[in-house]
Amino acid sequence: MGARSSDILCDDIFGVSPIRVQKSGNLEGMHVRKNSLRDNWDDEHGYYSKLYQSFLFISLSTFQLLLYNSSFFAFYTEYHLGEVLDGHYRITAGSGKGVFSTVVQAKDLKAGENDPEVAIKIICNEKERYKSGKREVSVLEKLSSADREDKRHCVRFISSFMYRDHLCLVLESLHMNLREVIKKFGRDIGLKLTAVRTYSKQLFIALKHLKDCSILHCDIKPDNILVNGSRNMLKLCDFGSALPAGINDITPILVSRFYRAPEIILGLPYDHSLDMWSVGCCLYELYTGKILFPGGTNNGMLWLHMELKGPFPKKMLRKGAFTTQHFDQDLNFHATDENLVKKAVNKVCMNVKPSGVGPKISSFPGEDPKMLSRFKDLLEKIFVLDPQKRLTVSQALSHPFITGK
Ligand SMILES: Nc1ncnc2c1ncn2[C@@H]1O[C@H](COP(=O)(O)OP(=O)(O)OP(=O)(O)O)[C@@H](O)[C@H]1O
Repeated sequence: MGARSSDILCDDIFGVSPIRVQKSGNLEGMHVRKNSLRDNWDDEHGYYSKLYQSFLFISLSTFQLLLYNSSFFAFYTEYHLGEVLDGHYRITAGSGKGVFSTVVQAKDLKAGENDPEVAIKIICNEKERYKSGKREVSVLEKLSSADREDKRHCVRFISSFMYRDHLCLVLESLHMNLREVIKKFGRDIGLKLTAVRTYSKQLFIALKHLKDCSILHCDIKPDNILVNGSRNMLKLCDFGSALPAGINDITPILVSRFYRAPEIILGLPYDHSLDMWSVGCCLYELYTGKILFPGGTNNGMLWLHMELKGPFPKKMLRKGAFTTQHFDQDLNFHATDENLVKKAVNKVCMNVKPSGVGPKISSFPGEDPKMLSRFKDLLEKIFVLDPQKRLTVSQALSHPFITGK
């Protein structure tokens, strides 16, 4: 049906060629990623670190156990396998953990002959999270109702209910997220280009759907892209940060940092092109197994953007609400990021020579050179610093890397 069967692919294309494993055998990227990801979660602007979260979880669970004797649905959710939620869904397994939610697999006891497997996102019991959970429900409803045939690669919304003061979202059940896919099947050095191409096309279809529905996802990253069991079909998930297009509340912390477009960091108006930037970062990561912009701060991110693409257009800098945090009055970059200062990156560095994406992408024996050069061209056009000149989703869908023509 629709997206589920539109790209029947042999399993092999989602593997990694043995030659690539040999070539990059030191797994250097794996080390970088582990450190960098922890850093990304523990954002300077208020995300909880996993450690803090676990500590809170343990303390609060114990506290609640003492308080309510048998209660286990604390601020951070714990669940029992076999527990039936809302008299309707029996929990069969854990599935994932976000910063403010727990996702479990469950069996729909009223499904009859239909597929009984669902995923339930249990939002943590806190006022702000409840509100953002309700917003996520309305975004999911809009996306699902505008895609009756299930062809647009956004996770299907089934229903929602309250359970012990927790908002629970019932979603179609998928298999694993792309971060896990890269780790398991790309062995930290990336996936085959044919697989990246299939995933690219599906991600662009999802972006097109978002555009048609006037929604900005605002948190696209490998963790928020799920694949089915045979890994030939992906879907965008986690619409908890999504915004209606055109709202434009300027904030420097929208989108997870590594995937954050420069216009967000500079405080410029933003639109659908911010999601295109994040998708570009994901595609690079899928092919190389490495994070393209692992900046420790927004200032570090801007430096990495300029290393890749050269100086920002002055016109763009002049309009940014946060430009003065990163540039002096002559619009020369001012490095404040600890790592840049340690590395003695010049305070004034407008002459930075861009490397471009091409040299960062190795060609591997067995990859079609024409397809690879088209992939590089696609990324180069996505990573345009000026959001108004960045590749649009319609241009992406008709790019030769996607169409093969
Ligand atoms: N429909 C689903 N099927 C299977 N697994 C899922 C599903 N939805 C989410 N997950 C798993 O749970 C994880 C967390 O989900 P999600 O990103 O929606 O939660 P979150 O609390 O909004 O996350 P965060 O705020 O940390 O980005 C995902 O990365 C994925 O591994």
